Amino acid sequence: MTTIGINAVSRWFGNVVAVNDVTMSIGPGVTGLLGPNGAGKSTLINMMAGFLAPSGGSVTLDGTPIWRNEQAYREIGIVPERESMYDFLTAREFVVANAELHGLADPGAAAQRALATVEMEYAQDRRIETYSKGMRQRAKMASALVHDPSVLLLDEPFNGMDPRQRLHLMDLLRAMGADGRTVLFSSHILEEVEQLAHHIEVVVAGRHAASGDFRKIRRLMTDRPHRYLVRSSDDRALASALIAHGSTAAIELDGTERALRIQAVDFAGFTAYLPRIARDHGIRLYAVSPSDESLESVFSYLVTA
Ligand SMILES: Nc1ncnc2c1ncn2[C@@H]1O[C@H](COP(=O)(O)OP(=O)(O)OP(=O)(O)O)[C@@H](O)[C@H]1O
Repeated sequence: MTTIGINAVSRWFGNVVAVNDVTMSIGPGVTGLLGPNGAGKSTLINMMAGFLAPSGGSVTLDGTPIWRNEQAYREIGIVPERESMYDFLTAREFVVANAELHGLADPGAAAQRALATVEMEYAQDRRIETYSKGMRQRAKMASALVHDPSVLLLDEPFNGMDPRQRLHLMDLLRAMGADGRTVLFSSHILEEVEQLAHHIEVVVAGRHAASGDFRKIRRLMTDRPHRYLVRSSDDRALASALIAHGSTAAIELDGTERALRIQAVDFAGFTAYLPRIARDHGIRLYAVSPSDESLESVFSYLVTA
């Protein structure tokens, strides 16, 4: 049972604050680290892996600081985001080299075990440069697992994978979590995290925005005020019917777009009552599109919630 503690951690690069006073605790099982691009996920993962020192606060493994702690490195495996690998090596050579760096007694056997875990034995003697993105990801994974770590950190592991590879990796991570390992993966895609992790940590612009059960946080995200662009057969009549209904926060007639800009109070309510109101007033709906669905806006809502 291994727990990573992130205690009032900040990290800055020059005058860029990448991580700002974050406190969280990552225990056994699978945890999703969710946040838009540039939120600070990689910086956090690099500090958990012992690649980067925090500028303030401490990152610990079962209470002991990770930075410059050789013992902690033996417990941690990391699958970094970057693509570059030693492409001229075969996967087997690459994984064996990592086993040797860890000083394992039998690097060959350890590499074989790790390559079998990720089902890469069939291609282990081919050079990495001939691999697909998913195969490269699995080679990186084998290298991260070669010393049988109790913590596995993965930075955007699903990037560029096709659906089949994605499912395969998800199964593998689930199995590792069920096995009692502490598995943390980062992603900027909500659905990806939803499929794999019950527990999530959300970071936005370097700050810790939310923590806990995925469903609860998802509800927070979907219950936030939503903005829509709506086109109909009679925008004015629809606007007045919506105002009379009383559950719409704001409506604007957009002359140039020839549409209504509507701010709804909640997502589920609006999508239920809009078609009803239109039907009751004999108005036809031509288009209903969310106008603030960027992840950035969803996450920003969480930060101010
Ligand atoms: N070595 C560095 N030097 C300068 N700025 C950096 C460095 N590493 C990260 N940053 C900055 O810190 C912020 C957080 O970056 P980070 O890579 O941790 O975010 P991220 O959530 O992993 O994003 P992405 O999903 O795009 O990789 C960004 O503004 C980034 O430009």
